[in-house]
Amino acid sequence: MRVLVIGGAGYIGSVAVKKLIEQNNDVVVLDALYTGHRKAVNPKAKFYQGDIENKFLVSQILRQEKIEAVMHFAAYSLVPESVQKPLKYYDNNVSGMIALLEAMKDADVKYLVFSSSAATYGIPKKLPITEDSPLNPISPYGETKVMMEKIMHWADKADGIKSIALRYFNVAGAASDGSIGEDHSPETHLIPNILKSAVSGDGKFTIFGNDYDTKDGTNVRDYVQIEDLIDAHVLALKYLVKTNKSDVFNLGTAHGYSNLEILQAARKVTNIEIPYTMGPRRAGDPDSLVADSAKARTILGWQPQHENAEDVMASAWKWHQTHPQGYADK
Ligand SMILES: O=c1ccn([C@@H]2O[C@H](COP(=O)(O)OP(=O)(O)O[C@H]3O[C@H](CO)[C@@H](O)[C@H](O)[C@H]3O)[C@@H](O)[C@H]2O)c(=O)[nH]1
Repeated sequence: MRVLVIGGAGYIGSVAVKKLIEQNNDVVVLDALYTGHRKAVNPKAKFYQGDIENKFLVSQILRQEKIEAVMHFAAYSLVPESVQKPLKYYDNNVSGMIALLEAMKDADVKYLVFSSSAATYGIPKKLPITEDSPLNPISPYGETKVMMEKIMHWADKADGIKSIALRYFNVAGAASDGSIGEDHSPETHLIPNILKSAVSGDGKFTIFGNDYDTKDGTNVRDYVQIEDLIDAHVLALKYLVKTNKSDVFNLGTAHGYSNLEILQAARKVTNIEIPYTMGPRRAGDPDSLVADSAKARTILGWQPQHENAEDVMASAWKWHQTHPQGYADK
């Protein structure tokens, strides 16, 4: 297929580009390069620099490149930043989705695979979380993802644009050939922050809160390895084209690990005694997010290969050891 990957130079998008190319798709990337990850642009994909909100540019690319399907990875995704800068999130995420769907309508492109989030559920009433659990986000970020899903729903009804929303739990790890890893700026994610501290030995790692209603008081999350996550995207695209039906799937492993358990896994994998400070809670963090991913496994035939935290950690550690400064090194 001819696929446009928007946000294809980001952490998750660049792994999608790599996998789509490996599976003989023709891939075009559109990325604003706000993160400066020019080195993550795959040389085998045709590249356009630009913003998803530029619907004229998007529409032109869709027509010119005869695109058949779009994967959208171009939303802002940091929970704490969204609490501090909500307007930035509503503007980029919601306006970006509207512009993209308008461009797709204009260019008559019918298929969209979208990165949604477990942050749409807010504080779940029961675990693990199924796709029909109520959507009650507690951060502006989570709320933008709910709004984006709703916009997709109505664009399907009115314009026949079929979409799959993949609600990610916590994505982590690196590409198995060591080419792509996690490097945000500023870095706010748990596993990269632990491993950066392991590499630098700065002793500055902090856990945000130990007074949550969880097994050890720290937040519980479900860590899905990035290549497993992208396998689900490829399966979702095939399913969408085959069934011509919009749908939503959780992507997680169904195993929940507390922040302290993740630190333990890092200590075991790295063999480094990573010191930490126990800090106050961070705004926008639900106690526990653990996926029921039976729907993706049954309907899409998804089989994540990394089922435990140490596997995911080992994949992340390989990249952090070889890229102590992230993408700035190479
Ligand atoms: O230095 C750090 C960084 C994070 N945490 C904690 O680690 C947990 C995980 O945080 P983080 O890695 O920032 O991920 P989340 O905030 O859970 O959000 C991720 O996972 C969500 C789904 O669960 C996605 O929607 C988001 O896009 C993605 O950033 C939370 O309890 C944080 O408070 C720390 O204790 N110390």
